[in-house]
Amino acid sequence: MRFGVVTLFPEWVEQLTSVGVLERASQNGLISVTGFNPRDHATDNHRSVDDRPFGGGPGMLMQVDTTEAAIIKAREALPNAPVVYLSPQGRALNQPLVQELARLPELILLAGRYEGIDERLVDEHVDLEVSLGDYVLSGGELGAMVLIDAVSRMVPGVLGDQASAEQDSFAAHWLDCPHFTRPVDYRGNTVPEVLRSGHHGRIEAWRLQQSLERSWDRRPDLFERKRLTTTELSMINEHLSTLEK
Ligand SMILES: COc1ccccc1CNc1ccc(C(N)=O)cn1
Repeated sequence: MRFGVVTLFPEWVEQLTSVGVLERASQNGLISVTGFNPRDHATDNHRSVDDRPFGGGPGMLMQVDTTEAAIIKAREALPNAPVVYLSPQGRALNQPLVQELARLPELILLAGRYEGIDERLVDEHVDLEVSLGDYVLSGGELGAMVLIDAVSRMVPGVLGDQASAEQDSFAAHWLDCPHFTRPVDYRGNTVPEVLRSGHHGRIEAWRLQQSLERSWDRRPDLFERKRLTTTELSMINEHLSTLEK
């Protein structure tokens, strides 16, 4: 999967493929990240890339012509890519949207700086606005990098063990279960017996039970729009009966 990022800091976002899982994926040709810098299209001798907002008010906006020139360059390089604009006004990024985006062969991410971009550029070039959450950052680059990481994990072959992509808790909608590794006894706290039983059926059931209990205790909102299986229902009822005691 090919990612294009329109950003004033291309060297920063291109660092994504120099560490860890994404480095290997990039070396294996499974993903690529290319920056497109509006500053490369600046013509004035100050190479300015921002401009003043009509109507006054604090802050600047990204300049229309240099930003659009970079978007056009990105669209020429990635002709089949939808353009995703990272902004606090966007659709909340979640695992279902990540999985939707992972089906694309290429994607262009527009990382705004300052107070964002001119609305006419959004109307002309943006296919989807996406928000990481309800907070304001200095730019869209961190959002672009988070999105690239989450989407890349869904690209076949990027994660050594494809099962771990599916098992990721949000891939299965619930919060993740607790995890344990050596030593068996850590400061008097031991690993739950079931995980060392070698009984995979019981281990899987224990993990689902733990995920459900954590989800119930920490994120009850996850139960609002989810239909539970009979197994999940009985596990939650068991948990509730222990809470009521
Ligand atoms: C004032 O900044 C902007 C205003 C408008 C657009 C982009 C920016 C760049 N900053 C961003 C970007 C995304 C998110 C998010 N929540 O996804 C947070 N901040």
